[in-house]
Amino acid sequence: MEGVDHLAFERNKAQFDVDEMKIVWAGSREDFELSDRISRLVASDPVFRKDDRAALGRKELFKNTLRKAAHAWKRVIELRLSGEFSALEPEAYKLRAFVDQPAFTDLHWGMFVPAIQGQGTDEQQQKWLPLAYRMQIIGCYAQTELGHGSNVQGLETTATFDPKTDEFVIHSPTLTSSKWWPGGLGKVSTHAVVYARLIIDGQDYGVHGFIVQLRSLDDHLPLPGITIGDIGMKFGNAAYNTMDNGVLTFDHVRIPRNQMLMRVSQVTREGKYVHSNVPRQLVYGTMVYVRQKIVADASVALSRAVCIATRYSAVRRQFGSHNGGLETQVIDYKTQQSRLFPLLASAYAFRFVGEWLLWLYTDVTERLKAKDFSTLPEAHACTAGLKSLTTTATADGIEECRKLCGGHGYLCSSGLPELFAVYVPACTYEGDNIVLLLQVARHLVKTVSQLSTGNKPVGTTAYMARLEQLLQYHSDVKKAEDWLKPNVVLEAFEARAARMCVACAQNLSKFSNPEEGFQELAADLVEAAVAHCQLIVVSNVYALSLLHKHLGDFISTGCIDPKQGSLANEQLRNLYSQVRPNAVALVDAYNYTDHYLGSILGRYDGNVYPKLYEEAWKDPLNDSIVPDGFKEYIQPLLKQQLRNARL
Ligand SMILES: CCCCCCCC/C=C\CCCC(=O)SCCNC(=O)CCNC(=O)[C@H](O)C(C)(C)COP(=O)(O)OP(=O)(O)OC[C@H]1O[C@@H](n2cnc3c(N)ncnc32)[C@H](O)[C@@H]1OP(=O)(O)O
Ligand SMILES: Cc1cc2nc3c(=O)[nH]c(=O)nc-3n(C[C@H](O)[C@H](O)[C@H](O)COP(=O)(O)OP(=O)(O)OC[C@H]3O[C@@H](n4cnc5c(N)ncnc54)[C@H](O)[C@@H]3O)c2cc1C
Repeated sequence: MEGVDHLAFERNKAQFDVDEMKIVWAGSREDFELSDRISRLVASDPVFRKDDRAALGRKELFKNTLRKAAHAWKRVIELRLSGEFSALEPEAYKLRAFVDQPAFTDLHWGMFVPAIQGQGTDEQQQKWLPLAYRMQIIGCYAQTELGHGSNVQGLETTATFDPKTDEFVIHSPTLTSSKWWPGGLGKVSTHAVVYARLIIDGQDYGVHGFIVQLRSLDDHLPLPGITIGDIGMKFGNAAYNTMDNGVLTFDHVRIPRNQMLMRVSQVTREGKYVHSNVPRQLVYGTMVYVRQKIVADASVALSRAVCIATRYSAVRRQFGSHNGGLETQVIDYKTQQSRLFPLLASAYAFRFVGEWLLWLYTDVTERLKAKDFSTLPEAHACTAGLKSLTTTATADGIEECRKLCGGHGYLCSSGLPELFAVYVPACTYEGDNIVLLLQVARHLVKTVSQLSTGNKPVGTTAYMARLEQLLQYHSDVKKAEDWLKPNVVLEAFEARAARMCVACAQNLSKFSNPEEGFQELAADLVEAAVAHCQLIVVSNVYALSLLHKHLGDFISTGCIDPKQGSLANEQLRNLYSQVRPNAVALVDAYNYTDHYLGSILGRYDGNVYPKLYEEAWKDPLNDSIVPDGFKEYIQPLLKQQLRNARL
C-alpha cells in the first residue's frame, strides 16, 4: 500500500543511531547535508529521470545525456553549489551526483583537468585551467591506442619537434596508433591531453603529454588533420553507451611547443630536452589520482547494490510457513547472510580505506611539491593495488547482489543489471586489474630483496620488518571469540602476506633471468599482491569474512590450523547474528533516495510487489495485446500446423 513503510519492523530493530551513521558514511555533517540536498534536487527534477534509459536508442540516449550534463552544470551554478574554481573536486562530484551516469564531464573534470594540474607548468595552468573550469573548453584524456593500453611505453602516436616553426607535429603513424577508448572524445571534447612519443632530431624521448585542440570552438567540426568519432556500442543497453568513447587519428597536426605539458620535462626553443631530476613516472600522475578516486567509487557502487539486496532480502519471504503463518524472510537464511553481510561490510570497508587512500594521495602530492619522492613507490603500489582489489570485489559483489534477489534481480526495474553493466569496466579502465597487481608484486619483491641491505620497509610494507617473527608465527587462537581481537586478526593477515611474498621472492631467486622468473611466477605474484592489499584493507577496517574466504592461504602458509579456521567461521556466524537486526538500518545510513537507487526491489518503503506489477505494464511490448509480428510470422505457422494435424 502507498505510504506504508513495509520495512518499519526492520528499522525498529536497529541498535545504533542511523542519523549518526549517515554522517559517518558521508564523511562529515557538511558533506551529508550537501549530498542530501543534491540527491533530493535531482530526484525532484524531471530532467534527471532515469526510468527511460532502457527504451532509448543510442542517439537519443546520448542526446539525453548531453541535456542532463548541461542542465546539471546550470543547476550547480544557479544553486551556487560551485565553490571557488580552485576547489576542483566538489565541482566534479556535484556534476556526477546530478548526472549519475557515465558522461563526458567525468573525464573533463576527472582526468583532463587533473592532468594539466599535475603535469602543466604554472604558466600552462594559468592559461588552460580557467578555460576548463568555466567549461569554455571540454577536455578528455587521450592515452590508450588501438594497439596499446596497458603498455604505456608502447604507445605509437608521435610528437616530433620542428625547430623551424617552434611546433610539435602530432601524427598517427600506424592504424594501431589510433587513439581508442578515451571517454568524451568521440563526439564532445574540443581538446585532449594526448600522450605521444616525444621525438627530437630523430631521438625518441618516450611518452609525454600534449594539449591538442581537436574541434573548432565555432562549429565543433574536427580541425584539419583530425579524424575523430565514436568507437561504437559497448556492453549493456544503456550502461556506458551514454559515454562517447572515441577513436582519434592525427595526420601531421601542428601544435605550439608550449602545449607540451612541461612540469616534469621540458623542450627548449633550441630543441634541447631537459629532464629535471624527477621520476619520469610523474607523467603517470593522473592515473594515480583517478585510481584513488575509483576506490571511493567502488564503495558507492557496492553500497548501492547491497542496499537493494538487503532491503529486498528483508521483504522477500520464501518457505518456512507453519499453520498458515508468514513464510521466512530470506534475510534470515544463514546462506543469504553469509553471501550478503560480507558485501555489506565490504562497502563500509572500502568507504573507509578510500578515505585513508585519499590521505595517502594528498600526502604524496604535498611531498612531490617539495621534491620529496620517497613515498611515490608506496603511493603507486597502494593506489594500483586497492583500485584492483576494490573494483574486482565490487563487480563480483554487484553480480552476487543480483543473485541474492532471485529472479526479480534480473529485471531492469531492480536496478542491478544496469548498475553491473555500468560498473564492470572499472576492472579494466585506469589499469587492467591484473597488470596493476603485478605492479604491486614488483614493489613487494623489491621490498623483500632490499631487507638484506638493511633497508627498513615503511608504510604499508612496514610489517616486512618483522619478517623473522612473521615467518615463525602461528596463531594462538583457542576459542571463537579470540578472533574478535584486532591484533589477532592483523597478525594472521600480516603473516599470510609476508609468507606469500617471501615464497615468491625465494622462487624468483632460482631464475637466472629475473624477468623470465617474474613472468613464470606471475600468477603466484598476483596472489601475494592480493594478500598484501587485503592486509591494507584489514589494517584499516575489517577481516573475518576475508579470512574465511581465503582460508586455504592461511592454512597452507601455516599461519593458522584447520581448527582455528573453523573457530573463525564460528565467530563469523556469531557476527552475522549481530549484524542481522541492524542490516536494514546499516543500508539506510547510505541515505540513497529511491531515484538514485533506481530499483523497485530497493525501495525505501519495501512496497515491492505492487510496484513490480505496475512497472511491468509500462513496457512497450505491452502497448498491444497481440505483439507486432505475430500475425505476420507465427499465426500462419500455427494455422498451417493445425491444417496439417486435421489431414
Ligand atoms: C569526477 C571525478 C571522476 C573520477 C573517476 C571517474 C571514473 C573515470 C572512468 C574512466 C576513466 C578511465 C581512464 C583510463 O582508462 S586512462 C588510461 C589508463 N591506462 C592505464 O592505467 C595504463 C596502465 N599501465 C601503466 O600504468 C603502466 O604502463 C605500467 C603498467 C605501470 C608500466 O609502466 P612502465 O612500463 O613505465 O613501468 P615499469 O613497469 O617498467 O616500472 C618502472 C618503474 O616505474 C614505477 N611506476 C610505474 N607506474 C608508476 C606510477 N603511476 N607512479 C609511480 N611509479 C610508477 C614502477 O613501480 C617501477 O619502479 P621501479 O622502482 O620498480 O623501477
Ligand atoms: C569504459 C572504458 C573507458 C576508458 N576510458 C579511457 C580514457 O578515458 N582514456 C584512455 O586513455 N583510456 C581509456 N580506456 C582504456 C583503458 O585504460 C584500457 O583498456 C586499460 O588500460 C586496459 O588496457 P588494454 O585494453 O590494453 O588491455 P590489455 O593489456 O590488452 O589486457 C588484455 C589482457 O592481457 C593481460 N595482460 C596485459 N599485459 C600483461 C602483462 N604484462 N602480464 C600479464 N597479463 C597481461 C591483461 O591482464 C588482460 O587480461 C577506457 C577503457 C574502458 C573499457
